[in-house]
Amino acid sequence: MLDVQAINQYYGGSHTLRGISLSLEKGECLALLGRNGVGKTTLLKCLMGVLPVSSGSVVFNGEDISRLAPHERAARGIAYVPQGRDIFARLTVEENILMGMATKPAAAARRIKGEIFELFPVLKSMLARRGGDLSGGQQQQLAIARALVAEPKLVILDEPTEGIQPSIIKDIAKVIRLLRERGDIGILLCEQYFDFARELADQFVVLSRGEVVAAGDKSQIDGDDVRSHLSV
Ligand SMILES: Nc1ncnc2c1ncn2[C@@H]1O[C@H](COP(=O)(O)OP(=O)(O)OP(=O)(O)O)[C@@H](O)[C@H]1O
Repeated sequence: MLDVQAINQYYGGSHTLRGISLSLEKGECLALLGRNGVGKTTLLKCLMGVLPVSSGSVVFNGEDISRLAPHERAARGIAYVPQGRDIFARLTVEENILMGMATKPAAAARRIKGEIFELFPVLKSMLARRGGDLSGGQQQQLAIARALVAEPKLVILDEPTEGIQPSIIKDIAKVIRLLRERGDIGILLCEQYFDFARELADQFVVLSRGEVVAAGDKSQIDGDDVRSHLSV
């Protein structure tokens, strides 16, 4: 469903992404791993169209989307949960979730389906709370819920465990596992922690200094090798 070929990107004179390729099938979870600053977020922004690429292509479900604007990519079924979550602090939880449906055509369609609260029971009791009053973990769950109500075909999660307490990390892992088991959605999970990703992903791509330094599926990937690229 997602085929990324030889992406290069520069911030001014700094060559940040160096010929990155990866592909992801429907129903799969791909973990994009790497330390701080290796270019993970930059790559995700290039996939979403928030940043332009200098060369290379992004093909989604057979269509070259490399030159499309972010909203056009979203309309094709790509949802992005940014690092830091970007919750609307002054809007309620319910309003934040409804924002995820902004591209849905009829106002009548803008009802939050019950399955969202099955995935995130904590949000149901907090619908009237302001997003900014939630804990970091609750905000992370809200950001994922907001992405899912758009009914995406591909969901991109940028470091969903960053700064989150362990009990909520487990809840987030459960949600990712459930989404994966559905089989109709692709998941691109960006992480610094191999142990979290290892439980969830089918495929692994490891970045270092803007380059792919290891890649493979669950059976091929060498945990020690991956960890050596992640430890400081
Ligand atoms: N807007 C920008 N202008 C110039 N350089 C940038 C910009 N954003 C990021 N960089 C640099 O590009 C490199 C890759 O950053 P990026 O945020 O993609 O890394 P990352 O792997 O996602 O790390 P993190 O986990 O900290 O987000 C870093 O060296 C960073 O300092």
